[in-house]
Amino acid sequence: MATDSTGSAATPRVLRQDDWDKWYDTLVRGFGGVPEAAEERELWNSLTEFDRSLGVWDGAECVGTAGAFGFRLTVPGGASVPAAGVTMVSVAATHRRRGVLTSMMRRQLDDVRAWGEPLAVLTASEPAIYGRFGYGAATFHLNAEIDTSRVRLSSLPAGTDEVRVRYADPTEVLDVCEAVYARLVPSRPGMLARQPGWERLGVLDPESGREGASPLQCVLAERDGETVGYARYRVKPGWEVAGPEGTVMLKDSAALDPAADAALWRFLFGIDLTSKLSMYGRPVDDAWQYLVSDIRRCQPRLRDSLYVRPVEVGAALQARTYQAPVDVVFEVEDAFCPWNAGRWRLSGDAKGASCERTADPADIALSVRELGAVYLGGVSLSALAAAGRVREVRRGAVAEASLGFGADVAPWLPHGF
Ligand SMILES: CC(=O)SCCNC(=O)CCNC(=O)[C@H](O)C(C)(C)COP(=O)(O)OP(=O)(O)OC[C@H]1O[C@@H](n2cnc3c(N)ncnc32)[C@H](O)[C@@H]1OP(=O)(O)O
Repeated sequence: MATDSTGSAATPRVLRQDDWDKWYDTLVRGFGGVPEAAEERELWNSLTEFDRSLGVWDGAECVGTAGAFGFRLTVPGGASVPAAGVTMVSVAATHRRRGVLTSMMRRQLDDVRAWGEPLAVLTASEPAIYGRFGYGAATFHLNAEIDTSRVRLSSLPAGTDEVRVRYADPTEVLDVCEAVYARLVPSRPGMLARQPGWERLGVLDPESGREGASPLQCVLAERDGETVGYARYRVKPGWEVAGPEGTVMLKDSAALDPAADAALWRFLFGIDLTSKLSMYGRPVDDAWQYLVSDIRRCQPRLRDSLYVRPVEVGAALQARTYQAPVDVVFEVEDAFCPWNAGRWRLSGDAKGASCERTADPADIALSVRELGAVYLGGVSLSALAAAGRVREVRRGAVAEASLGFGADVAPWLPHGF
C-alpha cells in the first residue's frame, strides 16, 4: 500500500494542467535528474494526455508519476487496436518499495479497462519490473555496429539504381516522411499509428542528444519524383592516425519497397570519411542483414522492446488474426486483473477470430504475461512451452496454436515513448 509521510494511504489521482512541471520534475529526477533540453521537455508536455495521467502526492510533493498514451497498435492481420501506451513511470527514491508503483498500476489497468482498450503496452527501463503486472516481452529489436570499411552490400535488388537519393531538410520534408511511415503502419505488427504531434519525435534534435555528432540529416529516396523512403541520421566525425574513422548514427529509416530500402542502405554504407554505421532499434528481420557480405562484422544484438499486457483477454485475442487455423481453450491465470482469469476458447484463422468464455476443458494453461508475450507473433508459444512457462494439457495443442499465433513479419516497435 502506498503511504504518505503521515503513514496514511496515498492514492493516485488524475493529473491537472498545473501539476505538470512538478510531476515531470519528479520523473526526470527518477531517471537520474539530468535536465532535458527545452524543446524535448516542451514536446513531452504537449504530448501528455492529462486525463490519462496519474500522480501520487505526499502533501505538496509529487512522489509518483505514470501516464498512458492513447495509441493504436497494429496487430497480426493488420487491424489497428486501441492500446494504452504506459509511459513516464517513476517513484521518488525517498518513497520507493512502499507500493507506490503498484498503486499506480492498479488504478491504471482499471482505467484502461474502463476506457475499453483491450491492450496496455510499454517499454521497460528494467525488464524485471513489469512481469508481476502481467506484461510480457513481445517484441525485440536489433542493434548493430557495422564495420563499413570491411562489410560490403551485394546482390542489391533490381531497380536499386533507379532510386534517387537526395538531401532534404528534415523538418521541411516531415510530412512526406510521415506519409511513407503511415503507409507502412498496417504491414507490421507492433507499429503505432502516429497521432498528430508525434511526428515531431522523429526530428527532435537537441544538441544535448547528439553525443558530439552533427545535427540531424535527412535523405529522401525518390523514384519518378515520388518519395519512396527516407533516412534520418547524424554523422560523428573521427580522425585517427591511420585516417578518417567517422560513424554514421542512424536514427530511423523507412522504405516502401526493397529497391528503395537497398538504395538507402547503399547510401548509408558509403558516406565518405566514415567507417562505421551504428543503428539502434531496428526490426529483427531488417533487410540489410541479407545483403551484407559479412554479418559477423555487423555485430547484431537483440534487445527486448515492447511489452504487451492483454487487459481484456477476449477482446485482445479476437482483435488479431491467426496465420493458420486455431481452435484451443486457454486456461488463463491473471492474479492482477482477475476478470481475465479462467477458460477462454479461441477459434480463428487468417480471416478473423472469436474468443469467448467456456466451460470446456483446457488445452493450454498459461499466465496472462505469456499471452502478452506471444500476442504479436514475435515470441512462440512452443518456445515458452519448452521453457516450462506454458503448459500443454491436450497433446498437440501447443504446436497447433503456436503456428497460428506466428507472424511472417517480425513485430516491431518503431520508436520509444
Ligand atoms: C514504462 C516506463 O515508464 S518504465 C520506467 C520505470 N521507471 C524507472 O525505472 C525510474 C526509476 N525507478 C523507479 O522510479 C521505481 O523504482 C519503480 C517505478 C521502478 C518502482 O517503484 P516502487 O514504488 O518502488 O515499486 P513498488 O513498491 O510498487 O514495488 C512492487 C514490486 O516490484 C518490485 N520492484 C520494483 N522495482 C523493481 C525493480 N526496478 N526491479 C525489480 N523489482 C522491482 C518490488 O520489489 C516489489 O516487489 P514485491 O511485491 O515482491 O515486494
